[in-house]
Amino acid sequence: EVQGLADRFRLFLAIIGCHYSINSGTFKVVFSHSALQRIRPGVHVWKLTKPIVVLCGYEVVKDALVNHGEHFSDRPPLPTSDIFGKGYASGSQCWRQVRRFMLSTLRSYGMAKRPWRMKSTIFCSFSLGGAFNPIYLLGFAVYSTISSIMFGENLDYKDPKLYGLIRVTRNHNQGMNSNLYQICNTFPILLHLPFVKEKVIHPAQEMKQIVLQYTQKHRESIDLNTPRDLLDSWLVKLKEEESHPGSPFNETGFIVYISGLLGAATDTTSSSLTFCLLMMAYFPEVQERVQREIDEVVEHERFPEMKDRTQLSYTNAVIHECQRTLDLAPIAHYHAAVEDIQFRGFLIPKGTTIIPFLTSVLSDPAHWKNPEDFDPDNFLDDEGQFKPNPAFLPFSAGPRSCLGENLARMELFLIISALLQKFTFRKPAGSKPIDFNYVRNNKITFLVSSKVYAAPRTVDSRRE
Ligand code: HEM
Repeated sequence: EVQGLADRFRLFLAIIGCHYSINSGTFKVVFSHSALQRIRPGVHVWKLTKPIVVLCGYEVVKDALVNHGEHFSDRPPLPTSDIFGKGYASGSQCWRQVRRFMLSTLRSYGMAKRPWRMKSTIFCSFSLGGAFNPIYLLGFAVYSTISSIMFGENLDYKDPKLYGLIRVTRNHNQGMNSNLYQICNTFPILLHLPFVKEKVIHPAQEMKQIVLQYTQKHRESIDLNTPRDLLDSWLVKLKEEESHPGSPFNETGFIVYISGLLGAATDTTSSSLTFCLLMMAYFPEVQERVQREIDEVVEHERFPEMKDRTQLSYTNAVIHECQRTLDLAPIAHYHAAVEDIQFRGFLIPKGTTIIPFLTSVLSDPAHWKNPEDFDPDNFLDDEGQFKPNPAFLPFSAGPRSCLGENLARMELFLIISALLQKFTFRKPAGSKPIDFNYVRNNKITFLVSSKVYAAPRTVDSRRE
């Protein structure tokens, strides 16, 4: 009910011209989920106080973000973030340089380059017995991975430092989605009120403190010729660029980018992992087939690795279908037109906010057989081999698509396949069958409040 009230409030804000308050909840108040899926593919112009363009259906979203990607690659200004300097998500034109740099450093230090091990403590925690919500344990795995890539730290799941990182990042992410932020983005004058400004900037300040602490430590031990992690690479870049005025690689920019990356990389992935495990508990026959496949392909003494993915077609299809059903970022991030552009019969003025409605792509009936159902066959050909589907765009598409897509896909594959190799997940006795309509409309509640049992798989149970 509280969520419903918040969604209605956001709709009210949207009607009075507060387009920052539009989120999937706002769409939900106006249309039911099934009505949402029937929204005609095309370009929809919402004339609130300022027109907003909503792109619907695979063909249109792809046309805008890929074929006309450069024209729609800007971001609208975001006053609450811009307090800290033009960041990665705001309309600053430096994004291209920073993005290229981030992608190459992620490649250098990402999971593909660091041997990644499922830490034994997470397995012990899964084995404790009793029904539990896996989002916290999976959060440890994700935060520990990103902290190793960014800060070179291999934090154990019991390390208080990891808890600190999780608390601060979650507060930061929750703040960004709060109603207060939306109101301030619409009426930035409110940011001149000291108590409002303090409330808005507090979570980002905490994040900044953590990044500054890591930076201080790195500066004390860095060898500029052999950077050890993503933060070291930034410090090397800052040194190289210090004589270039106007470079985006400066002291203020770097804190914003590092904090933004931390925020973007964590709860997105842990929510997706949690959803996969919950689906396995609700669809035991799918889980069984995944486990059979893993047992056939991967020797039981080792965990599945990326090289196994081509042989684990069904497992791969199931993970894709979980992501499609979860539809984690229904309206991606807002884009903005870089210049006046003629697009599909509309003249879209420079600066217009563009919303790529990813839900309409992930459930576009022209591309999915039964968009409303959970069906891994959506990603399998007649021989049972994995078959990519072009309308699978949970990470969006084009020059501003998700920067961490490869890392997130690796995490999903490695963690889910390792967990299913070692455990069977079951829903608590007496749970009702899953109601997708409820799940779609109450994703957060479903993710944080559903429970599962994890039964360890023995070698014998694997042979059965
Ligand atoms: C399952 C996990 C994830 C999902 C579903 C997801 C989804 C998305 C989506 C839909 C966007 C908006 C793209 C657009 O505006 O068109 C985005 C942007 C972004 N994501 Fe992710 N993401 C995930 C994980 C990650 C990870 C692991 C990282 C970092 C390592 C990351 C970093 C970013 C960044 C930096 C942006 C902004 C890109 C830009 O403005 O150019 N994301 N993500």
